Amino acid sequence: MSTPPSITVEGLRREFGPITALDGVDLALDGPAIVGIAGPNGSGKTTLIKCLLGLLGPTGGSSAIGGADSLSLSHDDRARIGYMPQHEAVYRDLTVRENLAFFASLYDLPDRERAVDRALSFVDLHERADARISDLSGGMIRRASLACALVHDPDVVFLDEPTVGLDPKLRANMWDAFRRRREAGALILVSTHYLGEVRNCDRVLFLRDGRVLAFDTPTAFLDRTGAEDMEGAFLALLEKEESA
Ligand SMILES: Nc1ncnc2c1ncn2[C@@H]1O[C@H](COP(=O)(O)OP(=O)(O)OP(=O)(O)O)[C@@H](O)[C@H]1O
Repeated sequence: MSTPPSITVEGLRREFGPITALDGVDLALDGPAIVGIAGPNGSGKTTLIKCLLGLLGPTGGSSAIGGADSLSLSHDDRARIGYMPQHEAVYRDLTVRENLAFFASLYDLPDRERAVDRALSFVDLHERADARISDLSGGMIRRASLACALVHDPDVVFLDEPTVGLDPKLRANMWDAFRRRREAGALILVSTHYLGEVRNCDRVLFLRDGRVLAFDTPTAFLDRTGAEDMEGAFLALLEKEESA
């Protein structure tokens, strides 16, 4: 895999009528790495991901992937990007394999069948490959969605709350999968509101009310705040900001 494209965000703003979802976000990322986007409900995590992907236009500022503005990503730029949305984005009346074949067909892949098999192995769904999505458990559907996001072997991957609703073992398996992608050279952005999970990330962006509260490594957060876990670190940072 080649070096993943860098991500830059400058003064990014997004308003929805009277609501300010992003309030001047600045960020520079390059990989391979796992970067957590954490923060409470409504802090702007999904809006940030959608702006980065060019699915939402900003009301101010800009963002770019590999130097290309998010709003003008070419087909080739997009072929390097994977996206797992927060809500189920697979076809329920198709099987896992058929979903993967469909997503693979959107890209100019040299060997589609191999890509589908590789994605099935990656999420350990070979045994249920020919089951319809509607017949799978919630955890299996999340894994099928992850496989669809990765079938074209992207080197920058956006995962919006991928572990929501999964049991602890499946969550641990998913984090293992993210680490394997990073080891293969990918830059992975993962949003979560399970603050305990961000301990698995190389760096964590804490958002609050659409602003960057802090951006650092988990160890640095724990050292800085003296907290025992990431939840404690986030609360300490919030308190510090409020008292300032
Ligand atoms: N299409 C929209 N129309 C109006 N308001 C929106 C829209 N999308 C997001 N918002 C608002 O923008 C703010 C940020 O929402 P966003 O979904 O980005 O937060 P989040 O951190 O991803 O939340 P969650 O953890 O609940 O998924 C919220 O106040 C939300 O209500």
